[in-house]
Amino acid sequence: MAGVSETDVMFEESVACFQAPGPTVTFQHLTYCVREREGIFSRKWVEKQVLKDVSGILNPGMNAIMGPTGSGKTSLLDVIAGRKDPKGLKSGRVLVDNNVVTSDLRLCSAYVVQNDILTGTLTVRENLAFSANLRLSLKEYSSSDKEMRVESVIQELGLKDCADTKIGTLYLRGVSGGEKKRCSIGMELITFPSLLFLDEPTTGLDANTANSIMELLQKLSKKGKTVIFSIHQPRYSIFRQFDHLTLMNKGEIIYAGSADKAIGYFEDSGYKCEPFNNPADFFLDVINGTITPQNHTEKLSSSDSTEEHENHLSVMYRQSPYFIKVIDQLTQISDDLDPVVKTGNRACYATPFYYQLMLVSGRTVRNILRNPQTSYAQLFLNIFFGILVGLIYYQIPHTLPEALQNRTGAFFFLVINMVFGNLSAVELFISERVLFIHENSSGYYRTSVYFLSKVFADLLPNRILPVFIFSAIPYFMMGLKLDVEAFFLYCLTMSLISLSAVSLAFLVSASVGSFAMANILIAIPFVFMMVFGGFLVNLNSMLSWMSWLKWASMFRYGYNALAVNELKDQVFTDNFTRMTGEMYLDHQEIDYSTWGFWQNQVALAGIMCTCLILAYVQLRRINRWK
Ligand SMILES: Nc1ncnc2c1ncn2[C@@H]1O[C@H](COP(=O)(O)OP(=O)(O)OP(=O)(O)O)[C@@H](O)[C@H]1O
Repeated sequence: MAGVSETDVMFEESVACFQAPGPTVTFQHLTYCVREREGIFSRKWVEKQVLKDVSGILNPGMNAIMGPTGSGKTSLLDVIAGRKDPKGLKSGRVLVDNNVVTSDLRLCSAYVVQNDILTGTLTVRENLAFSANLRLSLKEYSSSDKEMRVESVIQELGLKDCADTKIGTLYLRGVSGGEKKRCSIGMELITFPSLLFLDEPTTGLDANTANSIMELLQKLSKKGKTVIFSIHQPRYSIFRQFDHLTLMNKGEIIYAGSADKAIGYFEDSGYKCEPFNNPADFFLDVINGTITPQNHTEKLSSSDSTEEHENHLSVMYRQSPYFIKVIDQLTQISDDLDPVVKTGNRACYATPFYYQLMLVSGRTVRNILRNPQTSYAQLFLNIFFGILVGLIYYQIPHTLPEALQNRTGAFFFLVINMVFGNLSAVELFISERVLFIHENSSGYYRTSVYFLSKVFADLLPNRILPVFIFSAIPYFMMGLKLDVEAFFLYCLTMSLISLSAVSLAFLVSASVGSFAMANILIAIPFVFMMVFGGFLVNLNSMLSWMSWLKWASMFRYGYNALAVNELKDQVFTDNFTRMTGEMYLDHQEIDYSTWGFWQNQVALAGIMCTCLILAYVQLRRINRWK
């Protein structure tokens, strides 16, 4: 082809993929319940029906689910998209092209959430590339194919001008709300899905931006996609783009059919839509009871309550030819279904473990480099405390009593700094919780990949490197043992204290969803461990039923290891007495044999491993259902 470059051909091919026809989604007799506690302190649970025996057929095109707040729009969308907890589904099933789908659909379907969930420190192009690299199979797509896909999505969504602008964070101004929404849609379109779910795609956008987003969706639907979305109260220019409308009220469908026939349906039943009234406003007025039926045999008497009126709307729909047609078609589909339930292919990840780990770790590192305040603060804190401890205990003499008092005091101070200096680690999984849940539920990567990427990208640069700086400064300022092996063992002990403290913080971070809870939960074990650390109270004189807590204290292991490492083989004197380090350790009942020293390191490593394993288990247990 003269004048047509290879890039143009690939772009055309990519765009052509948008044209894969969308499936027909059917749902039959869906009843969905959520459990709620009866009262704040009550142990009784009550079930609330959020969807009440709803059925429908959604074909390729623009399928809107509309209704007032709390009517069940999002719940219906989520149940169809497999995003709601399957335990709540009391009856009914969802079929995609006559295949029974399970909640696995969430791993392979495209779902654009209401609040855009993107990585703020990355640009639009980088976010799209992240989605492409993880969600397009390595076997089927080369790197250049993926780049082409990203470029084609950027063009298709009109994101060219802001492609290299960062999305933005709380502290960094980025792209506009409309561009963010486009990027969120692009993150899903990158896999060229034929079925696209969107939860209130226009919420929070101004009228023009909302319109342009809906035009974009309409463009996709015209290419054969099945676009299903919930929407609250669209203006007319948006409403007229709908092909199919499902109107919901209190968990029931009150109209499902062609969008342009909806007004006629209500007018036939006596509800009058004023000229120039926005249809979306009209429907909500009908539901609210603001507009009542006129000159009609079924007109409700003025004494009818709002509840009866709402019930009347759902009964009216169930008696209408629209509903009867839907039920007939669904019965036909059920009759044609293979009695052996053929579920869709079990969803699996598009890319292998190592590849996901490389990409997710890369993003974490990039995130840290572009948002380095926490790392700088951690480093500064370590240097500051290193110098402070060094100055307080500057050149500790070998004369008693200062020799022992200052050394043991310094060790306890060092351990406290190591443990409490890592409190910032509790934010790790909390700040990204929503992003992780969204990406993990959408099949970007495995939980283990996310966990390991955090371990590699946070533990090594933020927790181990600063520890070495922190450790070296006070060691030489305090004039501790001038011996390479002793210095190395001191650094190792400090690192293990830091790592076990961070691991406990990770565990708390993975277990709760709020900073306030995390701060409380981390403070309690740290304070307990400090009390049972062996410095503030003599552990042998404690009540026996409490003293077992010393075995769980990372302060005790750290303090003991530092004391043995420094005091063993040293002699301290005053004018009349001579005391060896071993005598002091004996007196404190600290085991200074070789195993006695190493058992502390093993215990610290054990605390670290246990906390990390439990943190991973907690991450897996995070509720992903909406
Ligand atoms: N997981 C849940 N736990 C408790 N209640 C729920 C849950 N999911 C839905 N509900 C309840 O079900 C009803 C319908 O909720 P849903 O979010 O589907 O409504 P909506 O029409 O999308 O509302 P909005 O327009 O305000 O988003 C509401 O009363 C809501 O409180």
